Amino acid sequence: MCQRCAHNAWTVLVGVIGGSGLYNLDNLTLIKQVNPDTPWGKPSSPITIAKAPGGTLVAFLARHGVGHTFPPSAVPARANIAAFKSLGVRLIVAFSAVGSLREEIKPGDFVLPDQIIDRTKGVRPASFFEGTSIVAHAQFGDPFANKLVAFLEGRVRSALEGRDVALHTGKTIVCMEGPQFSTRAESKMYRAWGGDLINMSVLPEAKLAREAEISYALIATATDYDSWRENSESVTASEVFKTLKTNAETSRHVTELIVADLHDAAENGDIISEEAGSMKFSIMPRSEKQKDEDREKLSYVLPTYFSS
Ligand SMILES: CSC[C@H]1O[C@H](OP(=O)(O)O)[C@H](O)[C@@H]1O
Ligand SMILES: Nc1ncnc2[nH]cnc12
Repeated sequence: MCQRCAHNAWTVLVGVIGGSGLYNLDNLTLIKQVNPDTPWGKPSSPITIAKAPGGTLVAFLARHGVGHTFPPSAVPARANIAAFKSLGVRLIVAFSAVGSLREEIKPGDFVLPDQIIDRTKGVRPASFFEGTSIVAHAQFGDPFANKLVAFLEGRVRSALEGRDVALHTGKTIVCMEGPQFSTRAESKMYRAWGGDLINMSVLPEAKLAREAEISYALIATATDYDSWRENSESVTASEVFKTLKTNAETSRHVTELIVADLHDAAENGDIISEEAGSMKFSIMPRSEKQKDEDREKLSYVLPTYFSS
C-alpha cells in the first residue's frame, strides 16, 4: 500500500496525458482503473494504470474525457494533476494536437517545445493556491522540465525511426483560450511574436504540474497550419481530424517504447531533480493567518510542505 495515499495501492512514476484523438493506450496491458476524488474534484477521466512490455507501469488519463466531453476551458486540470500526484507520479509526458505556425512544421510532425506564450483569458483556475489563505509564486521561466525534454529528444527520435515523422525541438507554443480557432490576423500576430505552434491545452496544465513538483513535458503533434497562410483555407476541426488518428497511433507507439526508460530515469532521480523540491522557496512563509483547512487541502499535492 502506498504510504501517503490511502486509496492507492500502486505507485506509478510516469504519467501520460492524452489529448484530442488519444483517449487510451490500448497497445499496453490494462492493469486497473482508479478514479481519485481530489480536493479539486474528479479528473477528466478515470486513470488507467497499464503495463508496458517489460513490466513498467504507466498512468494514463484522457484530458478531454474518454468521450471528449470537456472543452479546453473546462478541463479539470487541477484534479488531473492532483490525481496523478496521489498515485506517486513524478513526471508527466503530455500529448497535444497543435496547429503549426511554421511552414517547416508539417501536419503529422512531432515537436518538443521549450517555451509557452499564454493567451488564455483568466477563466481557468491556474493554481492550487487559488482560493486558499496561502500564497505561492512558482518559478516558470522554463515552463517545461528541461532535463526531461532533453531526455525525451533522443528517445522520441529513435521511437519515430522508420515512420516518416519529423521531430522538432526548441519551439514556442502559444496557448489560446478557444474554443473557436484564431482569426487570420491573430495567427499572423503569433508568428510575429515568435510562436511556432498553437493549442488550447498546455496551460494551466504545465503551471499546475510545476506547483505540484511534477516534471512535465509536452509532445506536440501537428495537425494543421492554423490560419496564417495567405492562399490556404483557415483551419477547421475536420482538417484537424484528418491527422488525429495517425498521430494518436504514433503517440501510442512512442509511449510504449519510451516508458521503461522514463520510469528508470524518474526512479534514479536526475531528470526530475530541477522540479522536485522546487516549491520550497516559492511558498510565502508560514503565518498564523494561514488556515489549517487550506494547509490540509494543499498537503494532497505538496505533502512535504503541508502535512502536519
Ligand atoms: C480538436 S482541435 C482543438 C483542440 O485540440 C487540442 O487538444 P489537445 O491539446 O487536448 O490535444 C487543442 O489544444 C484543442 O483543445
Ligand atoms: N490551429 C489550432 N489552434 C488551436 N488549437 C489547435 N489544436 C490543433 N490545431 C489547433
